[in-house]
Amino acid sequence: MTGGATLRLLDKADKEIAALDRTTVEAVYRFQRDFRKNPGAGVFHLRELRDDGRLFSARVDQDHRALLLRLAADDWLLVSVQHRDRVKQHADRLAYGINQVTGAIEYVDLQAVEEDVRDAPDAQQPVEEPLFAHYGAERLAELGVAEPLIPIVLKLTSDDEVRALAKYAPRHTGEVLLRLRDGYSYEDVKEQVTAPVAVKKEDEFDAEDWQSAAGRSQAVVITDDESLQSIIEERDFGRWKVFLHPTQEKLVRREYSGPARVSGGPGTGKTIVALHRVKHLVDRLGPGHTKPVLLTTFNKNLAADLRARLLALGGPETVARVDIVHVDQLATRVVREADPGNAKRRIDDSQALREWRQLLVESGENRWDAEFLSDEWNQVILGQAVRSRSDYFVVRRAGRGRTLSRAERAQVWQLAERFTQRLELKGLETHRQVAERAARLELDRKTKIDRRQQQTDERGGLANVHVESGSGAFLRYRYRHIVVDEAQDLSAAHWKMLRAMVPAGPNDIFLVGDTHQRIYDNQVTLGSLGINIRGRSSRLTLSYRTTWEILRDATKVMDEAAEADYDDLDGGTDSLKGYRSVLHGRRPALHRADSWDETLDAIADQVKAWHDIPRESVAVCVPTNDMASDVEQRLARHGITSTVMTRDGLPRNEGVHIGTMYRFKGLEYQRMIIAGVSEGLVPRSAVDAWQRTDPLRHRRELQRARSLLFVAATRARDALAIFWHGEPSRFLAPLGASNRA
Ligand SMILES: Nc1ncnc2c1ncn2[C@@H]1O[C@H](COP(=O)(O)OP(=O)(O)OP(=O)(O)O)[C@@H](O)[C@H]1O
Repeated sequence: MTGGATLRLLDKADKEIAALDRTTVEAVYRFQRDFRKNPGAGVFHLRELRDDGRLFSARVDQDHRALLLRLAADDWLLVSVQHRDRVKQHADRLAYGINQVTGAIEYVDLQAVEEDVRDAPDAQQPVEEPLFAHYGAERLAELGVAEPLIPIVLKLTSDDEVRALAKYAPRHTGEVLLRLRDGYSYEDVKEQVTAPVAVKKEDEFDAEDWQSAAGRSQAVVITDDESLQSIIEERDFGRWKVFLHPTQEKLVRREYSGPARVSGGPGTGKTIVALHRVKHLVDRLGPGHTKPVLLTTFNKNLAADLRARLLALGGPETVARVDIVHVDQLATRVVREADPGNAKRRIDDSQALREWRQLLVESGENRWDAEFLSDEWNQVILGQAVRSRSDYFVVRRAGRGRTLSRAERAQVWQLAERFTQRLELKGLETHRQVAERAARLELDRKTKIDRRQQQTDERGGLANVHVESGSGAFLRYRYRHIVVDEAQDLSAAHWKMLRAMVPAGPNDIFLVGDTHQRIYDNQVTLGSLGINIRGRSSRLTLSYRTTWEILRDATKVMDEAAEADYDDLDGGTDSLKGYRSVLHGRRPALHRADSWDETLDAIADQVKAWHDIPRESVAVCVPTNDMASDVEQRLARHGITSTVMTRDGLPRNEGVHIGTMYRFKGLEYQRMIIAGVSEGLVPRSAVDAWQRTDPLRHRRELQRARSLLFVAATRARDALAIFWHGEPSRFLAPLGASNRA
């Protein structure tokens, strides 16, 4: 054999390599480089371990051997790197094959599994009832459990043994067993874990076609000298770039006939999928210097994060073809383009609410409260683009709770006019106003483009068109593809603008989001905004971020709320069904304090106790800005550096990160503290005032407060500590928080 070869790496082999000593890891880097050039080189002592022509060993250094599956003549899959003595002693215990359910290649070192299971803490205990025996071998195989492991699986008796096995087992086997252990029924596991990755009946596969099987496996082609190195060196940070879960992979590569939506609980990799999707779309573009792909999200910090991650994933060539901008900035750009002299200052919803309050105080108006008016203005007047008093008299106010008489509508309209005049005079403009204007401008632009296109078609091509300046002849749609992250928080105006920016057609809009994490009051029905996602919606369920224990408690916070309260962005409902994690850790800790002052010291103590990780990996989340300042000051008193997050992100990435719950959207930390989770603060006391006067609004506000806590809790990777003082928040009741403790 001479000439080059394809070398792939199977998921989990990277972890095994990363655990080797430095010298051996360096030897593996050299090995992959040389092996790709010429697998037949004598230095490798390539040796067939079975006589099926599939499993081979190759020399990495004096003591180590690479184990490789030969997929085709010049196509190899690296499955393990082991000490040569182990290979010699246990070669007959290496099992490999194509899983009959998932169609993916699996490799298991049965010796390593047995040793680890035997060493599991509980394995020494007297034998209890085996956990999975009652399913029987056949049914476990039907779930896709790796067949060589089934005899061991049938004997497992404790959680520690299950986890020990999951560490070495093929990924899907681990997912199935852990889910069964979580108490889910056989049928549920089949539906939620197996079905999404099973090869469909109609797509029968050739059990001997190992190259196609590699395409269904979590395996990555090692393309250059750096690629293996970056997987190994960047550890968990680097893995998302190469090892997509099969359910994620499918969404990235699928051909969609129109707009598509991906939902899923926190940490299921929606952002990762969005990033890979962008790369996939860019890879299919012809060469060019334009930016035909838009990647957008809710705020500035998240957009900056997307840019950094896309750069890590696709390099500067990918980023060069993508416009990465947060949605309000995009709207601002559109409005500026139409009105370059506009120098108004942008304000957000909370600043606008303050303006409403001042307006009411200054005008001595006490029939209406500022929050109601602000919502009415945002959701009805701006949200539905109501331009005149007569339109306002007839507009539908669905979902707004209390009804308004004609006389009341006249009052509200008058106040809304005064409010806009006030903003005008002060040189202010809300993001919602800008979004609404941008949507209108983009719709006009789209109408011009379509009209011109129609004329061109009618006249038989561009050559015959008489070009009028400003008529739209030079206009083009701004983008070919739009990808949206954090979709649950975009408003109707944002969607209208985005819809008008891309021609309707295959792969036009791809959006990811989770309505359980909606923390701004923007409920939309995409279908009515021209974005038809019917039949193109999918859900991710496996969390890569949070441990099972954190996820379970966070989900309990949501459980209390009726499932039906969470929409699917299109008039239906969404759920967290099947949401799971294969990571394990400690249960979130609940701490009661007598006062906020006492909590502040307790926070400092908790941060000190977490001295084993960098301060930047710890975050403290609180309900209000004032409380964030309190935490910063108290930590400083304890000699702990910290940084408070602002609307524009972190002033500096130094020390513990502190912020209000809103600021943590889309972020993640190794360990989190959520403090001040007390009645009156979470939800804030004003919310209950709606209970009698506007029950619908009351319900919405509670839902939003619940979602905020849910978002905050699910930012934690492996540890979460929750503090309250006074009465614990009602949302903590399902977690067992009470003052009687
Ligand atoms: N296939 C994967 N392999 C390894 N890590 C992954 C994979 N998919 C996601 N992750 C990791 O899981 C974490 C969460 O991913 P991501 O931020 O995409 O989730 P999300 O669904 O967008 O979360 P949220 O809704 O909470 O914002 C990240 O640290 C990411 O790197």
